Amino acid sequence: MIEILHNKYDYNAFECMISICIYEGRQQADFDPAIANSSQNLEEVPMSENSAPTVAIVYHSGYGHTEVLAQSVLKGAKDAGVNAHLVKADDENKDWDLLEKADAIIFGSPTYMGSVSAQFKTFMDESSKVWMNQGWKDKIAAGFTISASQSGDKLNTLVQMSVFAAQHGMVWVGLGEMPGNNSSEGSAEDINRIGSYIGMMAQANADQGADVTPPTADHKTAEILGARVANSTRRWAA
Ligand SMILES: Cc1cc2nc3c(=O)[nH]c(=O)nc-3n(C[C@H](O)[C@H](O)[C@H](O)COP(=O)(O)O)c2cc1C
Repeated sequence: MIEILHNKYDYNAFECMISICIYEGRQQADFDPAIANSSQNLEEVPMSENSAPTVAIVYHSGYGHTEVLAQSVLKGAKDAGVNAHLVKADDENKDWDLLEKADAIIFGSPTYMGSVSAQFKTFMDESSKVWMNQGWKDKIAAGFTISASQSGDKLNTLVQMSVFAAQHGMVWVGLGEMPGNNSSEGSAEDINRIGSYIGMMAQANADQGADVTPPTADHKTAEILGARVANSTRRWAA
């Protein structure tokens, strides 16, 4: 496996290596992001920063939990070798130009009352001006959400985002991970511990701040989403 890793041109082998780590035991400890996302390996890939695809992560966060997740998605994407940027959905001066030029847009919102937050929905409605001309058509799209309950109706939030992406003519990419924490040998340390396919789900205890929760497993899963979108976009844009 080490030999595979050192084959710096083989992205498929690189992704395969991550998958093998995850499937063997499904424990977070088995997934070594220091190796899997090593920018040292990726820096050797013959690709200039400017020619790499661009991924934008548009998110809203009321109390910081979605924001720290967005940072993990950003890390995963950057470590996978693309240009990546955070955009606050509720920023009145947000960079619509960046979104227009991006090859992929990842949507992030907390689940509030079983759906995206009002601020994120405002962003969705604002984007109708882009929708008129299908300005985001054929860009890659993906989504992540967080809530206090294990379910908390997070699925509805991700479905909302995927329908939104479809209206824009975007190409939706799911998480691409088998569910964790669903067997006698599983644990809350597992990657994809909430067991979502359509996008990335995280859970944050309602009585703790974003410096404590969501737990590390969710941050690692968020990194995987960022890397998956980065690698999918690279293939799509080729
Ligand atoms: C207005 C509001 C509505 C919420 N609705 C839900 C919900 O439907 N399901 C759930 O599990 N948690 C719900 N929560 C908890 C949040 O999803 C959770 O605290 C999340 O981590 C907040 O993310 P943020 O810090 O990025 O705003 C709600 C919180 C607020 C403030």
